[in-house]
Amino acid sequence: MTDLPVIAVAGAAGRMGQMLIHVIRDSGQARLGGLLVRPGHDWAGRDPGEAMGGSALGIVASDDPARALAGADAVIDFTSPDSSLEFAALAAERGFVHVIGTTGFSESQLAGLQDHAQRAVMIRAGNMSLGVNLLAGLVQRVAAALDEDFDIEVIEAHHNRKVDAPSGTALMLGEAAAKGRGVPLAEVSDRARDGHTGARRRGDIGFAVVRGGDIVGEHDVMFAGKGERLVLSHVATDRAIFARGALRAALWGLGRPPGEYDMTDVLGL
Ligand SMILES: NC(=O)C1=CN([C@@H]2O[C@H](COP(=O)(O)OP(=O)(O)OC[C@H]3O[C@@H](n4cnc5c(N)ncnc54)[C@H](OP(=O)(O)O)[C@@H]3O)[C@@H](O)[C@H]2O)C=CC1
Ligand SMILES: O=C(O)C1=N[C@H](C(=O)O)C[C@H](O)C1
Repeated sequence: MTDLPVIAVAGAAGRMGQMLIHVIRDSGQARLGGLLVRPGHDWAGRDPGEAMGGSALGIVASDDPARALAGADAVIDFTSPDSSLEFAALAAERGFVHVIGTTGFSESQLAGLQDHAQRAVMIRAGNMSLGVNLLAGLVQRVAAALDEDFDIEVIEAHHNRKVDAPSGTALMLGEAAAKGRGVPLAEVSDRARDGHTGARRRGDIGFAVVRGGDIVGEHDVMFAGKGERLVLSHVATDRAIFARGALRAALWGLGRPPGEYDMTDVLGL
């Protein structure tokens, strides 16, 4: 028990944080370490087991990153872009493996993460599930096989509490499609359609966003041609798929050289 790696959870009170607590505890592969919550959160200074509807965890949550993450071999972080950047700096200083599931980073925040990853193992993916990472490979292959007579559209749907759009997964799938086509996504991405937009530009990769209810995460990549459409889809029905992927990433990262990795590295895809 004691020689199991210690994994801390940043954003422990969130939807993914609570799922991670269950998945890590039940895994038998790691020991749940610190639980970091947002400054001033009412879990700070308390064992959150009962608040989660179960028995005590034997761990007191903290809103102090230095304290909550002390002694962790790896930290799994599903929080917000600003917070993940802060924890990446701490990972670079302390040397823990940093698994980042957070989405919605700006280009300058991504550059900041890249900088910190020179000094620690950072594994980041807009989607930690096996299915979506396999889907990205398929999207790349199909995009490479079909020419621009096929319009590519990425359609995503999520719950009504999601704060970023398009989703990290949609952007990942858009990147895969652009890679298949051999073009930078930034040059062909069409993310804003409203009003008199004019006709679709040939070769663009479009994004459409749905928000509602408790949808866990659904993604379609449509290749729309003349007389036929090909649609590749992934539907998540349980957040445990992301948490299991993140735990697998944390364990994979232990002992690796510093650098930025993603789930294709972890899954060997
Ligand atoms: N890569 C993947 O596979 C997946 C990625 N995600 C991404 O993960 C992120 C979180 O998603 P989700 O769990 O649904 O969101 P939630 O809002 O439910 O959880 C985020 C948690 O982080 C907390 N938090 C924010 N800032 C800090 C901080 N500085 N220190 C400690 N805790 C902090 C929030 O606290 P409070 O609410 O009190 O502010 C909240 O409890 C999103 O970016 C989402 O897109 C989600 C699922 C899968
Ligand atoms: O916020 C979410 O919930 C999810 N976020 C990720 C994303 O932005 O793609 C992954 C998953 O779809 C759930």
